Amino acid sequence: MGSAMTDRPACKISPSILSSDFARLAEESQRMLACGADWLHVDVMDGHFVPNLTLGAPIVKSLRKNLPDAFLDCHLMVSNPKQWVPDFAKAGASLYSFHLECLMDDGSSEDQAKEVDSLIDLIKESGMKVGIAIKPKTPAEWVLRFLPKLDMVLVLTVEPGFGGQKFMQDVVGKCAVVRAASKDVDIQVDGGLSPSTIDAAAAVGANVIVAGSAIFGSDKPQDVIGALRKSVEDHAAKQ
Ligand SMILES: O=C(CO)[C@H](O)[C@H](O)COP(=O)(O)O
Ligand SMILES: [Fe+2]
Repeated sequence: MGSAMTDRPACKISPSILSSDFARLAEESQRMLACGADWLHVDVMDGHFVPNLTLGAPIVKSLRKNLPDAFLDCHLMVSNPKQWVPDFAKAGASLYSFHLECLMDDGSSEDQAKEVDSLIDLIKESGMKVGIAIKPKTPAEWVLRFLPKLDMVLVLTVEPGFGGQKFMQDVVGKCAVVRAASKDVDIQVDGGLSPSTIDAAAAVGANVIVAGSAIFGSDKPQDVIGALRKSVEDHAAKQ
């Protein structure tokens, strides 16, 4: 659904719980929602697709139990995204974003595109929203053929694997390519977003903003969330 004054889909701020105190996950998540967060970003890493291990479906299940109404925005940095669809659906994930690179190393391969299509269908049939994530070196053009079936495109603005990395400004232009092809799809940016980097992403059509270290590292997370939202809404109003 678009925001009141623009055609662009509504702004959503999605704090990455990767930067929270994992021993107090439910409280930290509640705190973010109370500070104005729209979604909670859940970074799932398998130690294979990326050189780090985080959490899996059992933690999502616990979060869902504690936060029955929260939108759990799950970013799957795993080598075999198909394997985890049933577990995450059962656990209560709201959105399942998988990496295109797991299934595609050639943007013109029809066989690879069929695999991607069938994974999209599986995720939707399981009752979750679906997103495709792309690493910094993956061309935005590769996702365009899938847009009619997608809820979201996730543009990584760091190499995936760790929080607290530097925002890669040269990558963010990919949002403009996706936004030119769809007014309606959610475009998420993830990695190194803060009040000082947000304008570059908001200016090219991003409307779902992930931030981990900038929000959890602040003693006024509500101000950081407010500043991110203001930038997105101001740029959307100019379109
Ligand atoms: O997907 C991710 C890393 O792979 C994280 O969501 C991302 O890095 C958020 O953390 P920060 O805002 O600190 O960069
Ligand atoms: Fe992420």
